[in-house]
Amino acid sequence: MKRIVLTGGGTAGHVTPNIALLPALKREGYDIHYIGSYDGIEKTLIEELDIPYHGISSGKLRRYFDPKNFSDPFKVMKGFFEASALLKKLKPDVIFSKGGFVSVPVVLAAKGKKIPVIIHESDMTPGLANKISIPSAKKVCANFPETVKYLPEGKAILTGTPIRQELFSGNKILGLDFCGFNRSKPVLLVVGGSTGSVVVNEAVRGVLPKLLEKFQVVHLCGKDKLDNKYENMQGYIQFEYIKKELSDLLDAADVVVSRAGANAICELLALRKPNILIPLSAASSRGDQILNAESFERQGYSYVVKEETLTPESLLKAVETVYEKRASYIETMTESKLNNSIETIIHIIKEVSL
Ligand SMILES: CC(=O)N[C@H]1[C@@H](OP(=O)(O)OP(=O)(O)OC[C@H]2O[C@@H](n3ccc(=O)[nH]c3=O)[C@H](O)[C@@H]2O)O[C@H](CO)[C@@H](O)[C@@H]1O
Repeated sequence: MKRIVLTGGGTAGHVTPNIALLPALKREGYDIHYIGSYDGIEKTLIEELDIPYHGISSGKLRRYFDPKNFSDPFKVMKGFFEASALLKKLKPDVIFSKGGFVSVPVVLAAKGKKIPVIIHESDMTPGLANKISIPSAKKVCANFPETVKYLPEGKAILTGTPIRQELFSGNKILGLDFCGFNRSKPVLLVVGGSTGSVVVNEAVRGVLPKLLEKFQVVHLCGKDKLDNKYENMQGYIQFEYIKKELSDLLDAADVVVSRAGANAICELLALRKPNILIPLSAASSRGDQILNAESFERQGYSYVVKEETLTPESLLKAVETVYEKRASYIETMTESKLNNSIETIIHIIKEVSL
């Protein structure tokens, strides 16, 4: 039996594509293990799926000053030795890395042991963790065609992003019931990425009474970002993070307001959900979400509101516009030639682990 180690974490966007591959990997008979950090979101999400989970120390590598820059490199080194020991014990045939800082020591340790590594890059330009890891990889899967030019020739393969299949079998009625919503008013789903977004939360809450005249609003606002001021507001419900009911909420949603994380937007496209994207600003990131959002806007899949112009009023206008033009957004999204990236990636994994 072939053994695969999956790695990736820090935020859910570095874990959900790995989760999407699990059913196909099981079908192909792989013995699956996961290496993540001791306490990251990957631990919670993977352990409940009954996949053997192995924790290592993880530190963030930054391009800016932070007092933790003195301690984090030691954590990365510790993570490297822990990952080496784990790989010596597990002897996997292949590693699949979805990136995030925890994946760096795993990939570097795999290189030392000559275990083939496949990396997946969801964003248009590779993040720092993947940049460090790419020289050690045999293949690099890309989500956007534009990414291929940033990757070494011979390693890059355009695959798209693996999407959890359960998201396609949501049930609108279950979603409405889960929120305690009625059947008559349209539903606006707000998602501030897997960690929630203060900027998005403030804009939505700033215009709630107006939004609630036309919509029922389900708000995934992120860990520790619930606001009990709004607890008993008719037609508004907030959650920190949703796991298995997400498919039902997406099916119930007529319009979605979302950050422009690569997985989130690919899911919205695959599900043909009219959407407004609010990309994370260049001031607080490397600008990957802006590129993701601009690409989707160019192709007619999304309406983009940049943080610089985001106000409760501009958000309301965007939601009303997209709701009005929802049929045309759905039509354009339906024309998109999405590949089933799960099968393509499984094929690459099988080839590399021969
Ligand atoms: C702040 C940050 O670093 N953001 C990055 C992070 O975003 P982030 O971790 O938010 O990743 P994405 O938006 O790509 O994906 C979020 C995932 O979480 C899921 N989800 C979300 C909320 C919820 O309640 N339940 C749930 O299951 C979504 O369905 C999706 O599968 O990784 C992405 C992929 O590399 C990048 O594009 C983002 O720039």
